[in-house]
Amino acid sequence: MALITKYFSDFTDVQLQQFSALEELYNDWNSKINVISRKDMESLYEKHVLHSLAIAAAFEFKAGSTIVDLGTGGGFPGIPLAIFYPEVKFHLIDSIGKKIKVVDAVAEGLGLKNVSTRHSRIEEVKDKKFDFVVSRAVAPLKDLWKWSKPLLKKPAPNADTQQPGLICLKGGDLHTEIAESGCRPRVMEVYDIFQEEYFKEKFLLYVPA
Ligand SMILES: C[S@@+](CC[C@H](N)C(=O)[O-])C[C@H]1O[C@@H](n2cnc3c(N)ncnc32)[C@H](O)[C@@H]1O
Repeated sequence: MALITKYFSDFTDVQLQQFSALEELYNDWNSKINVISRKDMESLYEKHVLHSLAIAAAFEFKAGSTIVDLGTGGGFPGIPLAIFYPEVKFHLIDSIGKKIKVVDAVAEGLGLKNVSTRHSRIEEVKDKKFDFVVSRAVAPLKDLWKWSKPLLKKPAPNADTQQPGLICLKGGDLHTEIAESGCRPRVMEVYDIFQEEYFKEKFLLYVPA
């Protein structure tokens, strides 16, 4: 938890309570339905919460905007972002029902009113458009972009806000993956944002619509 406040201040008491409640909620749910490895649970705040918040450090989501978390798994990056941005609406989607069950329980336990969930493959979502798609560790950029493109709102001409797009967290050597994707993402190194060793060779990619 100290890791979060090391990099971010200005949280309300409610947000601080929500961040600190994550550990107990995930410990509890993970013992019933395993969604986070035991090893990763020991560094929940670094490997999951802070990593997710790299998106909040690099992008400012406007109040009222809508974000879909593609392949949220146990709720990352969607849940930490929903705590960070209480005025932004987050839709968390995963193709595995038991993971969505955990996400629902965690969102309810935290009292998050800005989170909705859906148990489905992203390709089946046809009825909604979003300002941003966020995603961590789900699929090659080529697929993420193919799935995200039809879900993104049209960029507003001359808008002073960030253009809608795909924001994803990825690790390792991305040269081939980016070349095969056919798109030209802006690439940021997470280690430039958070100076923990874990974030070396972890990247944040942004593909505007
Ligand atoms: C490695 S896990 C990552 C989970 C989470 N994003 C995280 O970083 O902890 C990948 C998740 O993506 C989901 N997934 C993969 N392809 C998907 C698709 N086309 N639509 C919805 N979910 C998908 C899987 O069910 C799985 O839960």
